[in-house]
Amino acid sequence: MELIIKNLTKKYGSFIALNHVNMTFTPGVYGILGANGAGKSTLMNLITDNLKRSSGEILYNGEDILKQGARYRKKLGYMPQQQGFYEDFTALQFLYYIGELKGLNRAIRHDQAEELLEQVHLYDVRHEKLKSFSGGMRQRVLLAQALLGNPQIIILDEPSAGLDPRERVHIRNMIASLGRQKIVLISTHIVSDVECIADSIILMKQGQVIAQDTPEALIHSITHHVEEFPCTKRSVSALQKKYPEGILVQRSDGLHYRIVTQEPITGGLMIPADHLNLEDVYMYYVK
Ligand SMILES: Nc1ncnc2c1ncn2[C@@H]1O[C@H](COP(=O)(O)OP(=O)(O)OP(=O)(O)O)[C@@H](O)[C@H]1O
Repeated sequence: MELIIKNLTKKYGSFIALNHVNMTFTPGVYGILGANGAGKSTLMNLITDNLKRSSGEILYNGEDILKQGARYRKKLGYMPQQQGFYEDFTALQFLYYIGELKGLNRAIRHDQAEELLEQVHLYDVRHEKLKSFSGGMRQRVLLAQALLGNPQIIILDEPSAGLDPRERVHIRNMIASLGRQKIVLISTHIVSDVECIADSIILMKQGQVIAQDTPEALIHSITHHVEEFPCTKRSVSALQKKYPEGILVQRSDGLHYRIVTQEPITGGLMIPADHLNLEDVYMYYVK
């Protein structure tokens, strides 16, 4: 199974939101990271065939998705960012309804709806109306509906927004196991959504892919660009003035001010590679 994006460009009028993007996806979890406006949603909407591209190709198993039409859309599961809900539906009714839209027969959609609500820990409240659900519960309903029909390509837009820490871990594990057999794309600007589960990270900026690799390789690539300055709560303000994008971290030996620099490090303590993380990678490439 392979999804290939070739020279994909999307213009809104004269504004280029996506600029000659190339990507290849096989089963696995892909984290697409970028600041607001980087082009992530535009990319997702082109892959889900909700938006008309300006030029380029999107090939699923060698054939353009536009030629495959409904055949392709049946292979897709899409979890959008939270939006209008069917407030008077129960969770189960909502999943039955989406299953019907996806063309699943009654028996399958009933079985899958119950099973998926169980998987996202909402089985006990399956008969309750969505209007009574919290943000995190709604998020899990949206994930469950995306998985109806056993899609091969799963597209998740900020899947863990609003989840409490326990559910976040559970959903993350669920997504990681989906990635063993399916193509899972997660679009987010929240690094923690993907840091432990992505096989590959794609960093986007102003409509272009600026880096793509495994999390390990990306972390390795910034080894000489992260440094820390030991400080106190008092002395930190001078550092904050000099490096406004740094962060304060608490270590066993006291406070440190951590910065990510484009230049090789400038006099602070170099951080060993095993203490670097994807947040640093994001700061280095995207900021
Ligand atoms: N319908 C539209 N008309 C004009 N410009 C648009 C339209 N949709 C998006 N854009 C612009 O295209 C760029 C990319 O937007 P997009 O929503 O794809 O970014 P994003 O990475 O998903 O951002 P976010 O993290 O905020 O969701 C932005 O500059 C946005 O203003």
